[in-house]
Amino acid sequence: MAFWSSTSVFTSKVPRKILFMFTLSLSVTYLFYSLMSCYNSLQFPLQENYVYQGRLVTEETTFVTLREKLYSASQGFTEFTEAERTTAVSAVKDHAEAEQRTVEWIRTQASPTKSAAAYHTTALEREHQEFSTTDSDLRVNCTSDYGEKKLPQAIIIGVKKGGTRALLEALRVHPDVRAVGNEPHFFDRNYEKGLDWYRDLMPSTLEGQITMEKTPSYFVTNHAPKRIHSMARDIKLIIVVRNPVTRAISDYTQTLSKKPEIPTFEVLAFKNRTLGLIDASWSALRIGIYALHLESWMQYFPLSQMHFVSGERLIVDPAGEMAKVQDFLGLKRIVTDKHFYFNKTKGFPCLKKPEDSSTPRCLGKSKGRTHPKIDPDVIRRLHKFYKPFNMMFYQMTGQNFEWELEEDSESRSSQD
Ligand SMILES: Nc1ncnc2c1ncn2[C@@H]1O[C@H](COP(=O)(O)OS(=O)(=O)O)[C@@H](OP(=O)(O)O)[C@H]1O
Repeated sequence: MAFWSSTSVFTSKVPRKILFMFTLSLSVTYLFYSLMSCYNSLQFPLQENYVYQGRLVTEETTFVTLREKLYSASQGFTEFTEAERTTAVSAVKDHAEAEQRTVEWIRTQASPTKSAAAYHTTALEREHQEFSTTDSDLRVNCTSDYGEKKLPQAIIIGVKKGGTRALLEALRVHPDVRAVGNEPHFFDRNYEKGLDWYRDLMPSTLEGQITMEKTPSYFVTNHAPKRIHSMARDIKLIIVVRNPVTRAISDYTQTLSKKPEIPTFEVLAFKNRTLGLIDASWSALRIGIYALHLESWMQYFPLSQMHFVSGERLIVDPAGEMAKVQDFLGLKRIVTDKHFYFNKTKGFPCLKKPEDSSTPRCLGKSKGRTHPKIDPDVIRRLHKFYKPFNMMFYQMTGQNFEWELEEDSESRSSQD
């Protein structure tokens, strides 16, 4: 009996010990794998993207600056009057100063005054706010819990009012694209928050999916090329460009919708209208000098890493532009004409099935606004002002966006 009772004590103790050891080893194994997977998800993207600390491509190369090319190119345009040539040349010089002023102003938060001249400064503040203006219904960030958050492999860097929202929403239909809905403004306003903050904004992605974001102000931000390059030198950059005259009017229309008391477009566009001196330091006009901004990007990235989308074609042939974008991103051509329909009321193509919904949807009312009528003479002058910059831009990108052909039709429609 004693034997049996001691045996039963023995048998009941052994399984408990085994059970304890087994549970302990399971816990240790679990802990070990958790730590390993955590380490991988934190470290690998950083190693992939951050390890490169290379020198600027241009430090050793003799770069024929755009400025020089522009000076000589502008001589070739007979319709480019002396006053306009002076404006164009001073625009080039003003550019760096204007960018600096933007940074300075944002830093000091100067108090706005009411004069038209002061408007140029206060406009920077509004511009600063407007870049975040996206349709609230499109802000849904459909993050799935599966996969891991990664730094973007492709960014839509510009241009403001080019059609960047339409492009991003169409791209988000693609199953291999995951994009943040908001504009993160990391490389212009939030850089000090660090890459972990930036990565955390991104939706989780599965193997083979591309992480994307769009912030149109990057294209005109001085530090953005260098900063993006130091994050990922192999990143793909997408720039949606639009006739700079229409883009400026669209930009102005957006500002006007929030501040109806601002001076007219015609007033803001000139330093001296009688002399025909265009105010290229006005941000609505400065953003459209694409060749100058592109020059900064070309110092860090080869053209093969950039793709230019025509904002005009994105409206008349969204599927055609999407095919080229998908090719550039190395994606299967999944977003096709089947995904779009033309909404007559909206006057724009809309998506049959957006990423986060199964019902058709157009962009909100802040996209596709009616523009105010602008004096056709001002439009003509602006076209002349932009012409040499556009020519240079076509030369740099190897693409002719044919904005000069639009001049007549625009002038005619403004007269209607
Ligand atoms: N499908 C579709 N629906 C609506 N709007 C479209 C579309 N495709 C391109 N566009 C043009 O996009 C212009 C707004 O450009 P962005 O989205 O880049 O603006 S923003 O910088 O993000 O504020 C917007 O400019 P405005 O027409 O001046 O409002 C549109 O012309």
